[in-house]
Amino acid sequence: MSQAAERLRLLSGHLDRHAAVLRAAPTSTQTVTHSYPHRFRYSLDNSLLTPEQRQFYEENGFLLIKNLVTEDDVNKFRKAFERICLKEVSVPGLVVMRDVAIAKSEFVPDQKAVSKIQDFQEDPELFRYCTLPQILKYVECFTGPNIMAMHTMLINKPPDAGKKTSRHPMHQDLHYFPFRPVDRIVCSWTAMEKVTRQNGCLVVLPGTHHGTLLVHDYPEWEGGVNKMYHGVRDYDPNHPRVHLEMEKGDTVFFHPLLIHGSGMNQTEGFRKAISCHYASGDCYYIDVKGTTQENIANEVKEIAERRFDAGDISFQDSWAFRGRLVQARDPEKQKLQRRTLTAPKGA
Ligand SMILES: CCCCCCCCCCCCCC(=O)SCCNC(=O)CCNC(=O)[C@H](O)C(C)(C)COP(=O)(O)OP(=O)(O)OC[C@H]1O[C@@H](n2cnc3c(N)ncnc32)[C@H](O)[C@@H]1OP(=O)(O)O
Ligand SMILES: Nc1ncnc2c1ncn2[C@@H]1O[C@H](COP(=O)(O)OP(=O)(O)OP(=O)(O)O)[C@@H](O)[C@H]1O
Ligand SMILES: O=C(O)CCC(=O)C(=O)O
Ligand SMILES: [Fe+2]
Ligand SMILES: [Mg+2]
Repeated sequence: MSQAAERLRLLSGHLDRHAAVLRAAPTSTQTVTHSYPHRFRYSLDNSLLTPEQRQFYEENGFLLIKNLVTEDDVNKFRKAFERICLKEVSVPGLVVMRDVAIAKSEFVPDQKAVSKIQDFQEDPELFRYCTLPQILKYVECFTGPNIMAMHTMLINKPPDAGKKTSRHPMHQDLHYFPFRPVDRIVCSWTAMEKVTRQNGCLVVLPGTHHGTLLVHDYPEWEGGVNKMYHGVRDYDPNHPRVHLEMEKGDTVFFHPLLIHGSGMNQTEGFRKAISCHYASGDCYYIDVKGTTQENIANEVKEIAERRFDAGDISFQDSWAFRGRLVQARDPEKQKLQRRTLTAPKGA
């Protein structure tokens, strides 16, 4: 067995112990229909949301819940992040990103230069965020009772280095996801400190989740753009924008088609937030070939193959590695089926 094949085998064996992943796509996704009660499309019947909250999500594509994560938990997540930055712990599969402006400068003040970590599913303390009961209660209103944590991030938006690279262009998260149905996916994003327009809070275009997935590409920004920070090519610049200013522990849940971004961090501090994208365990993978997602699929594939030194990792596989089951109505009866891994070249 080649070295690459062996790595992939170890990796998938490792993951077998952890969780099931989304089912493979039905052969024809066209034939899959999902019917929703006429009035509600984006949320499921539940006893948690008030009628006003449910209606708000249906209309706007996001819902802000104040003070959902305790100060104590947020402090623990900050500590866990700090230990990763200080290299006191090393977490398998973790991706550490530096801001493009800082990465290219000569002076890199070590731990301070980290702008984002992704894929912390193997860090027990940080991953605890994705399993917090008070978060899952809300998530269930959108995904249903079988819940996969598909993507994890801790964003440490740096003070802008003067090139506006700390901005995150307006985008729809669905651009990155080869699974559906879209309405059974939701993001939770928790402020780890007070976030304001000044330090680059989230900016959303309410109601844009009613639209379709738009073409995304790198924005033409003079100061440079961070790797994979694609933005929506054309969105209505006159669409009303809402700046989501939040207190530490406040959490916003939002739909993967909601157009959002974040502005420059014009303060001296690093603006921190922790987030997880959840999907129903009943979701399935789709092939994005020939769709607007092909550009990001190729980038992810390239990075994944480099990272694992493996020959052929599909876009879907790169997601199957990361997904973790966090809640199931009846785990024993879960039919979640591992997606078959593509055999690496030369295996
Ligand atoms: C499994 C794979 C992951 C898939 C992720 C799915 C995303 C899903 C998201 C879901 C929704 C969320 C939406 C989202 O969040 S989208 C954002 C998600 N972004 C990523 O996942 C990026 C992951 N990062 C990496 O792969 C590496 O850190 C990169 C490749 C960026 C650097 O690699 P490495 O650390 O090894 O660096 P190096 O020292 O060898 O430098 C190599 C070159 O790269 C330059 N450089 C350095 N930093 C950056 C930067 N930030 N932007 C641009 N370029 C950068 C550097 O100057 C040098 O250039 P040059 O001097 O040669 O010209
Ligand atoms: N030229 C641009 N093209 C595309 N998106 C942009 C552009 N400028 C800003 N954005 C995006 O708009 C959102 C808000 O960013 P920005 O930092 O400009 O905040 P702002 O709301 O305009 O506040 P301020 O007036 O304080 O600058 C972010 O998602 C940012 O990435
Ligand atoms: O700046 C932020 O925290 C938002 C980032 C974001 O939307 C994303 O990574 O998908
Ligand atoms: Fe996003
Ligand atoms: Mg502006």
